[in-house]
Order: sequence, then C-alpha cells, then structure tokens
Amino acid sequence: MTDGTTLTDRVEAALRTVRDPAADLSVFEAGFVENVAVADGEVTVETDLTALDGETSQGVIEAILRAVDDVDGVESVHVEQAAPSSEGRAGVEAFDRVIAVASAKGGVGKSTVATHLACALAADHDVALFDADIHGPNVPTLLDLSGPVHSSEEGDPLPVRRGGMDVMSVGLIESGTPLAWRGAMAHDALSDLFTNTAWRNEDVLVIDLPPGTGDVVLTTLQETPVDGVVVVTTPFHAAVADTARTVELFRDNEVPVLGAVINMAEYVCDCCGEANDLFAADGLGDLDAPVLAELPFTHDLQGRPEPGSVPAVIERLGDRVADAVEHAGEVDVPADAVDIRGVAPQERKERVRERFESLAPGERFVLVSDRDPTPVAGFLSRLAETPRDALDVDVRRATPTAWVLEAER
Ligand SMILES: Nc1ncnc2c1ncn2[C@@H]1O[C@H](COP(=O)(O)OP(=O)(O)OP(=O)(O)O)[C@@H](O)[C@H]1O
Repeated sequence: MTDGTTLTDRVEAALRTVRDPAADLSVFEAGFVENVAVADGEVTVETDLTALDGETSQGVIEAILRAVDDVDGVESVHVEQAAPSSEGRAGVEAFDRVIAVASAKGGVGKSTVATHLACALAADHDVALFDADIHGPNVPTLLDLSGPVHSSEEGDPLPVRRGGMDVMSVGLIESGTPLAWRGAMAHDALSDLFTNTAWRNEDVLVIDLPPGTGDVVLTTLQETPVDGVVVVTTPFHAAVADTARTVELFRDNEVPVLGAVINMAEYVCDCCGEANDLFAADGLGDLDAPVLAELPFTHDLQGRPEPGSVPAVIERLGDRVADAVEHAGEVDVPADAVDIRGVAPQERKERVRERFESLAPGERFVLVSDRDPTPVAGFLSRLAETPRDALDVDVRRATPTAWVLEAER
C-alpha cells in the first residue's frame, strides 16, 4: 500500500528517522547522507561517515538499512560510503614519537599492554595504534573494532577510528582469517600497510609487535624510526630470562629500551582483597631495564579500554612511558663522570688514569663510553694495585650507544 507519495519521498522520510548517535540530528542534518538514488525499487544511499569511529558508523549504516528496508516499494537497499578526502593524511615519519611494544614470548599480555598504553597516552596526545602482530592480530578484538578499511583518494588504507584514536591492523583487513604468512611475504605485506597507512593523528604511534625477535620484528624496528621499545613479560623466571635476552638484542640493534612491564605480577582476590603472587618473581634482577609497571592479573585489564580513560595503574604506566620516551637515547652523565665518547682512542686511557688517580680511596669513579668498557676494569685494577676480583665494578648499557661504568677507587 502506498499513499500517493513517491518512493523517493518515502525513503527520505524513513532516513529522517535515523539519528546521529552523538547529537540530536537526523542523518541529513548531520551531513551523513550525500545522495539518495532510487531506481525500480532499488535504493542506494551514499553516505559520508568519516567523522565517526568504525563502530558508530557501522551502527548508523545498520539503522539506515533497517529504516529503508521497511519502506513500502523498496526491493533492495545498499549503502555506499564516500571515501574521505586524504588531505593532511600522514605517513609514519610524521609522528613525533614512535613506541613499540614487544615480548619474548606470546601470551604474556603484549597486545593488552600495547592497547591500554595507547589509550592511556590518548588522554594527552593524538595517538595512533598499529597492530603489527601479523600472525595474531588481536588489537581489533581488544578494542571491539571491525573493518571495513576504507581507502583514501590515493588508494591508501585509512585507519579505523575509536574515540579519536587511529587504529590499523591486518586483522581489520583480513577479518577472522588467521594469517599463515611467512618470512618475506609477511614482511612485505606488513611493510606495505605500515608505510602506506594514511594516519590522521601525528603525535604518538604505538606499535604492537609480533612476539619474539624474528625477522618481522627486527626489520620493522630497523626500518622504522622507533624512539623506544617497551618489553612485556610475566615475572616467571624463564620468561624474564628470555626477556633479558630480547632487551640485549634490541640494544645490539640500536633500539632504545624504555623499560619493562611485568604483567600478571599478582592476583588480588575478588572476595577477600588479598594479593597473591602468581609466579615466584625470582629472576627480575637479571633484567637490565627499568621496570615501568607491575600490572596485576585483573578483570579490569580484560575489558575494552577507552582512549583517554584507563585504570589508574595504566595511567601511571602511560606517564612513565611518556617520560622515558622524552629522554630515550640520552644518557644521564653525572657531573663527576669521565665522558670518553668521541674521544680519540689514544687519549682515552690517559683520561681514565687521570680521573681515577685523582680520587681518594672509597670515592666513586664513573665512566661514560661509546663502547663496552668492561676491559677498562682490568686497567683500573692495575692502577689501584688491587686484584680485579676485589674491585667493585658495575657496567651497564644506558642507551644503545652509551655504556656507563661505575667503580669504587
Ligand atoms: N594483567 C592482566 N590481567 C588479566 N588478564 C590479562 C592481563 N594481561 C593479559 N591478559 C589476558 O591474557 C590473554 C593474552 O593477552 P594478550 O593477547 O595481550 O597477549 P599477547 O602477549 O599479545 O599474546 P600474543 O602476542 O601471543 O597474541 C588475553 O586474554 C588477555 O585478556
């Protein structure tokens, strides 16, 4: 039964009942509908929903489909989404800061940490999250996001939005299909997506790396201007030992390590509030990286994080990471240190001797070098006329290119 109005009128009236979920406006008033084409009962609604995040735009599309489908005389309905303008879209090099999240093993909570960290940083920055975990892209699930991924006018993939945060993942493109990609193929696919994604946000990019230290991880880190990596581990001693090796490997590849997140450190009983350790944390001392956070095993971290609104423990992690990345690559050189970075090799020994011999017994000697200064310990023991074993010497790699040696005269 029709009432004398044209099908186009009735379709438009139905569309006016579909509202912008964020404002009390019809989809026309909100500018979501660009054109309505009606031909022989077939309706095509052209929309521009690029101002909405993926989930909201999906909700609007479904509401449009339902409303139009109920109209008398409509045989089929189709929603077309206009490609957003690519003006101002940026490549990965546009980010002020790039932070990678890595783990030695799978299942330790790397994606949970990467996603929560991105949401924490989104409180104060324009943040983008790239899920580089090509074999298990979990970020869309953790954020409850789905495709489709649209293309810019240039044909580059546009990230999906969640609360002002840009998100890109192979999981958004290949929804539901596990990716059995290997070696060069995985690397090429990832590298294409990484290089070509047309990001809208440009402050901070958080990358969720695949677990381990395989080719994809190392090449991604080498090809990307990563400011620092956050490693995630459980306190289980074997996981910590693997993580310690991963930290060394990153440093060998000149990737600054911002610190470690010790995940699932304890479980706080819902009933009595008592905190119980989940693992015997006996190996943390082997980890040559600052601990950025110890996260409990909690249902709070299993929920869907919202950009800009995260549990307090994650807020603190975000602050620590933001601080660490500001100073990544810098070494805190104490005023009394001998800094032999960039000093000609023939002069180095003399600088060390001069400073060490000027100290009274018991005073602290600090050396900053651009090479591993472990052999200097032998030289110091000869200067002090003390057996090497009796000299208290500590060597640490402060940045990928700076070591600090501390000893007592
Ligand atoms: N602190 C935590 N409290 C409660 N559950 C957690 C915590 N951290 C992680 N989980 C849960 O553990 C599971 C694995 O976490 P996640 O997917 O983040 O690990 P992953 O290291 O990224 O794994 P993979 O890289 O192998 O895919 C998820 O179900 C996640 O919800």
